[in-house]
Amino acid sequence: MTTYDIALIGFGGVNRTLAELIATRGETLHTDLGFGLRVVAITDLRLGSLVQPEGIDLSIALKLDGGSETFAKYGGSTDTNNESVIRNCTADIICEATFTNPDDGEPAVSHVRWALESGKSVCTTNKGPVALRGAELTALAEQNGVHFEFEGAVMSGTPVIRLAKKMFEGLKLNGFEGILNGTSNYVLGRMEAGLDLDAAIGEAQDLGYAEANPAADIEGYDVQLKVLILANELLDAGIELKDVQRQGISAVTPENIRKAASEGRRWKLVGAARRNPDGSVTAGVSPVALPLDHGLAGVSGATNAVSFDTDLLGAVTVSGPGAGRVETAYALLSDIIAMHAAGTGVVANA
Ligand SMILES: NC(=O)c1ccc[n+]([C@@H]2O[C@H](COP(=O)([O-])OP(=O)(O)OC[C@H]3O[C@@H](n4cnc5c(N)ncnc54)[C@H](O)[C@@H]3O)[C@@H](O)[C@H]2O)c1
Ligand SMILES: N[C@@H](CCO)C(=O)O
Repeated sequence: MTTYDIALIGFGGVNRTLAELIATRGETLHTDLGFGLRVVAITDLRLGSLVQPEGIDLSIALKLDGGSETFAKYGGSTDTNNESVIRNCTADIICEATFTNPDDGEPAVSHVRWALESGKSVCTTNKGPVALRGAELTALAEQNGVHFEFEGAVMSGTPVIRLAKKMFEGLKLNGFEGILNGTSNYVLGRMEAGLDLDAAIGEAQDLGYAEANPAADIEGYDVQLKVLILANELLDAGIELKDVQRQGISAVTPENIRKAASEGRRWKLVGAARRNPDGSVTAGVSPVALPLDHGLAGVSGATNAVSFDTDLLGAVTVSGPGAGRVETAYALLSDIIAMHAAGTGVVANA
């Protein structure tokens, strides 16, 4: 039986849910996918670190919820020891799901770099390393003959990046526009239903959609990173964060929302990029009061959608969950499935 040993860096909503999936569906995964998964290391700011090459008992790890107990009680450490764990543990694959840092991507950029340098493949849902250091880390993965996969960085588990790369071959992509943040879309919907901004954000936090600092969602930083990822990965734009104009939804008032509704419009936070006639790419994120018959106006809750403008097919739209713990844990699983299918660069235990 092929078994991939994995390390979970960050043990919050997403990686904890991946651990739950492994604990509850391990056998099915093996039957359905042809490989098993074994967690050999976990690190988290609140829990410290635990490394057990023979496999961690996930029922114990999942009981730790950030209270007073740490991994030290189970033979681990109160420190994360991220560099040492990532470089020296026996994992084949590092699953990076720590906080997204929209300024410089750290410390996740270092986590990914340490893993790739030590010959381990990486899957991540963290937007920072992908948006801000994507090209460099992809090159590092290639140099080391391993994988760097990041489907969950945009639209959680809904296939967008791999789908477009694999299925749009032969098409010319002129641009895209989409709803790329589950929290702000959920919040706008709840405000339309009469909630105030803070109460709506609180609900999105409880549902596991929001960033650790929800201002990243509300002020458009999260969409800015996602637009940057899609523009560089799919349009080969070669742009930087400063090239993506950003405006969030904090200035959209209940009065704006009522007025738009009376005019047959609905506020949405729209991220977009377009190729100009000279080949350059213009990209940005801003709130827009869309007419109700616009394709994105009916996308509600934490659902996201992105519409690609192609030369031969016209608009091709992908819609699905944009956030959520289970949906995003699935993205990591889909990355591992892609690595397994590619066959090279990830060496499992026989
Ligand atoms: N939740 C979603 O819907 C979703 C969707 C797509 C992408 N993401 C991204 O996935 C990542 C994880 O999301 P989440 O919802 O699990 O967040 P979370 O806040 O629930 O968990 C993050 C965990 O990482 C830990 N952590 C932070 N810095 C660390 C460090 N240096 N070393 C070790 N542990 C560290 C924290 O203690 C926390 O437990 C984030 O980058 C987020 O942007 C989340
Ligand atoms: N906070 C993000 C998570 C997914 O990247 C959102 O609400 O869309």
